[in-house]
Amino acid sequence: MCQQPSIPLMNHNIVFYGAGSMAEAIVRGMISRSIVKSDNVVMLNRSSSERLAELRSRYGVIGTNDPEQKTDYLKNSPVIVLAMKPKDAAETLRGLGPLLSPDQIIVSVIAGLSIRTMQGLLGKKQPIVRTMPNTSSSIGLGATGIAFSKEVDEKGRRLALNIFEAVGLTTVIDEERMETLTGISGSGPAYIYYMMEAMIAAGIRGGLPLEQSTQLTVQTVLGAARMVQQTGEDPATLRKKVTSPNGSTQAAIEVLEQGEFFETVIAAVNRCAERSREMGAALEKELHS
Ligand SMILES: NC(=O)C1=CN([C@@H]2O[C@H](COP(=O)(O)OP(=O)(O)OC[C@H]3O[C@@H](n4cnc5c(N)ncnc54)[C@H](O)[C@@H]3O)[C@@H](O)[C@H]2O)C=CC1
Ligand SMILES: O=C(O)[C@@H]1CCC=N1
Repeated sequence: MCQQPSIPLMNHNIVFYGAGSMAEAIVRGMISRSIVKSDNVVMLNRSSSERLAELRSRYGVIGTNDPEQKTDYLKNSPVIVLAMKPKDAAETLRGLGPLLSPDQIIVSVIAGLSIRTMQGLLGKKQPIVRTMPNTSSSIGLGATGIAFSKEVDEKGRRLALNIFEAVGLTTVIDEERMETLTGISGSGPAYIYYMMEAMIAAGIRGGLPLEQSTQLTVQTVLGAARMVQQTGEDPATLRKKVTSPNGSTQAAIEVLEQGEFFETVIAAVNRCAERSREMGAALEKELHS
């Protein structure tokens, strides 16, 4: 695992192909840490001019859906980040392949889509960096798993690592583990938000105002994560320190155990990984259609 101080990264364009929430999270993180100049960031979207105008005014980036400009940026940018939904990936990669020269690096954040399928759809052995970030990248607290195709040289690896180190923690993994990682850190923020929704609702049902219940929940989650990080103690040890014998926490944990909380979370992570594999398999099928 690696988290490094931000360094100025690039004096050339980085293209985000697909300008949705994940692209915005990375762009916001990169720009706020000054690792790229905003006028070196190009965001391409299929249709929504409104969305591009919003991104231009928010971050000062270049945003376009003009077909000619788009082709020009795609042909000439050393790094292209694929950030569209999986369902749009096959058509996009087929169109992108003929535009690329061998040294352009493709960075994908698309869940499930394997390096092999990407190279197949592009029709060439492009250097590919397959990643799985999460939306906390927008505040520099992302967690990103990274796998490289063998065509990515040392310079390319460093470049990709710099992008994601600037927006949080990175870890290089075997591509086969990417779906499990998606189940933990790619989708993980949603599970924590869901838990927070439930805690806030419980506070309200118990008579706390929304604002108080929200503040208490946020600080509790933040404090618990920091405790694990800063004390070096594992979550089970820290949990035991909160849980007095026969006390209120024990009573609460017993209710979670009755609901098979631990195994339910594991089942959710596994289902997430399985769904990522299903999405990957659907995209692999496109290779033969
Ligand atoms: N949202 C998340 O927490 C995470 C998302 N991802 C991955 O990021 C990718 C994007 O997800 P979101 O940002 O959540 O989706 P989103 O729906 O917010 O954004 C996707 C964008 O791509 C654009 N697009 C689609 N096809 C295009 C094309 N041919 N040319 C140009 N633009 C095109 C769409 O108009 C849309 O603005 C997905 O593949 C997802 O698996 C990965 C990690 C976390
Ligand atoms: O839900 C999804 O498919 C994406 C991948 C990880 C987070 N969001």
